[in-house]
Amino acid sequence: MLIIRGLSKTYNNGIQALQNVSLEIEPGIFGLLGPNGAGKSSLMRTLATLQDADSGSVQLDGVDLLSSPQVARQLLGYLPQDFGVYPHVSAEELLNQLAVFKGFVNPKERKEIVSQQLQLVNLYSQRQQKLGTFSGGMRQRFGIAQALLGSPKLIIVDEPTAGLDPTERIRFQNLLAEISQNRVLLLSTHIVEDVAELCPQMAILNQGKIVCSGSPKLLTNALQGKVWKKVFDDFKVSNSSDNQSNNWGLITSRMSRGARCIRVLSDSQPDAGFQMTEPDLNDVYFTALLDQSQAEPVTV
Ligand SMILES: Nc1ncnc2c1ncn2[C@@H]1O[C@H](COP(=O)(O)OP(=O)(O)OP(=O)(O)O)[C@@H](O)[C@H]1O
Repeated sequence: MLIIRGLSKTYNNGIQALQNVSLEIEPGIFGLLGPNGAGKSSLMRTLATLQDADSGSVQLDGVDLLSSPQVARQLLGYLPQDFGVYPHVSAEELLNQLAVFKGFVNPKERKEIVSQQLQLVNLYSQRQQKLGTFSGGMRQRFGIAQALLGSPKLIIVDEPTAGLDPTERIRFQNLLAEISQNRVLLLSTHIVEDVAELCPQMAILNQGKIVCSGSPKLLTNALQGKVWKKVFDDFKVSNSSDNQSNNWGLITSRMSRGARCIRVLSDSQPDAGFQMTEPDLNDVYFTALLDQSQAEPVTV
């Protein structure tokens, strides 16, 4: 289990990227959602022991990761947001070299491990191909292969599906699900659907603070009976109604097939034009970001 307590980080430019972040994370995929600049990568880099926190602690199965970074690095694998590769080196060569850094000194054992990882991520037949010729999806799968070296108990994956086409995205999601058995896999993303499809547990980070955490299903159920939808055929009417919809607790206002559809949060029907609708994780996400006034994060 991964236990994060009171993690805070302020950069030299005065930006408070993390403010008293606390989370308890069980094995399986944990989704960390948040808008651009929320502090997701700052949290990922801190957990990966690549930057120091100002205060707080992180324990993985009883090991304090921040005070023993050398030990921590044996326990974790990390796929950063901008995973750079050497373009003129083959997948097999680079993975072999990274395995050396990870402490696999026996060449026979190393060759076996490298082959296993390449098979797992479905890149074995392209193992001699130069990394510079890999597609985005192949590169991300290679990133997972290197993160898995040494069978880490914690895998940190920072915004891995951005830029992947639908086929590669599904392939990558399946890979994450497969490798998350018996270990903590922390998935940082701003794609709500990735979390809805993959994660039994999640948190939303905004302006460095956890604003909500729990099971996506329970967080969504908590909005049952409170989300109302109205479709405006006339764009002008809908524009002028936006001001009014702010009074109703506007969640989203979006154009769909030439009409504007608004979703609002309300304990009762705002007016006769609204229909109650099934809440989804997007409603949870936008509601959590709107509700900055809450002193305590919502935990379900
Ligand atoms: N090395 C740094 N020095 C100073 N400020 C930083 C540094 N890294 C990040 N920040 C700032 O800290 C805040 C959080 O950034 P961070 O990259 O952690 O957010 P994020 O949620 O990962 O964003 P994105 O989704 O856009 O990648 C931002 O305001 C960012 O500008």
